[in-house]
Amino acid sequence: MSIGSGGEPGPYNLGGRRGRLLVVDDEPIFVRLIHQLFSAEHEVFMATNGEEALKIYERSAPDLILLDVMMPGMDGLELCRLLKQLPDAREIPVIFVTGYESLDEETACWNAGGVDFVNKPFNPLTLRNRVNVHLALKFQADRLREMAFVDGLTGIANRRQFEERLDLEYRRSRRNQTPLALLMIDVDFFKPYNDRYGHQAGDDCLRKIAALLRENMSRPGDLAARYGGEEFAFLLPETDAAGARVIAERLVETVRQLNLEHLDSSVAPMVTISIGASVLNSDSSEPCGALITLADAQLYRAKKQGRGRVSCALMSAQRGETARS
Ligand SMILES: Nc1nc2c(ncn2[C@@H]2O[C@H](COP(=O)(O)OP(=O)(O)OP(=O)(O)O)[C@@H](O)[C@H]2O)c(=O)[nH]1
Repeated sequence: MSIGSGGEPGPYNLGGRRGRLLVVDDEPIFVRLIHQLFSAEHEVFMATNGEEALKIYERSAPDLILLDVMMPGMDGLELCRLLKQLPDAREIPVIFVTGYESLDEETACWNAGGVDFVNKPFNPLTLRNRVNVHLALKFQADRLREMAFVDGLTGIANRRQFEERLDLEYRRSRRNQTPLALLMIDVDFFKPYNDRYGHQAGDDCLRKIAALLRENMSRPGDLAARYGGEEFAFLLPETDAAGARVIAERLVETVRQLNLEHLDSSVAPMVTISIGASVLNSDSSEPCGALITLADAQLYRAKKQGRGRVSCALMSAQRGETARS
């Protein structure tokens, strides 16, 4: 077979990006063939049955799945249906490789959530082109999603992503009766910083603070986002008031340690931040918006008290704000 060197042009544009392919087939010959066909262009992960595929899926984060329909135990259709229920798997194209050409099987592939199928034996060039066309579409969708949900200046989540996640985490926390904390973070005296050091330096400062927030996202549910201008939000699921305060104090301290000169700040000779924290206790029935309103009020309080500090409030079942610190 001459196809598979990876250099031939095709009816697609991958923009130089390598894909991550998960290939699931119980026939070693087929798996080897696929590896040979794609390994120059893409990263190929292989599984020989459904259970193994589910495990490899978790750690390989594939861009496309090539799935044999006929396998002993869990067949490809069942595996596809299971995969489509996993978080984010809905966006991952599945191409079925089938042994038959019956109309019923074609229909079953579409119904299970496949985007395409090829029949065995297949023309390697056809398979390669089909895989790459679907990868190109997936990459385009990734880029659009990224543009819609990522802040262009800092590369962290934008406000839209933050709002979606806040809504999701709020509902999850009420369902599971767990606390939910929110930090609203504002750079102190940022207008004078821009005025003295210039807008480019201002942008750079925001990027550095965003990077630091990202480094401090220590749990899978944590989310640091640019809320707007020089204001950031940090969402902390399953975090109580004591935990939120510890994290907020640590952020205030680490921003100071960045030691970005700010000679027009009356707080310190370096860039500092103020943080308003709000925590919804597990038993509170306050609406989601109250978390933002309260964090904003606490941010205002931290500013009033001298900036470069944290102010924290907790909401619990007694309704409304019950404790401030
Ligand atoms: N460089 C840069 N500046 C921004 C950006 N977004 C907002 N700003 C600036 O951030 C400044 C915010 O200033 P203010 O809201 O007056 O607050 P402040 O000077 O930080 O004062 P306090 O918040 O009270 O400590 C404004 O000058 C905005 O122009 C951005 O993307 N890049």
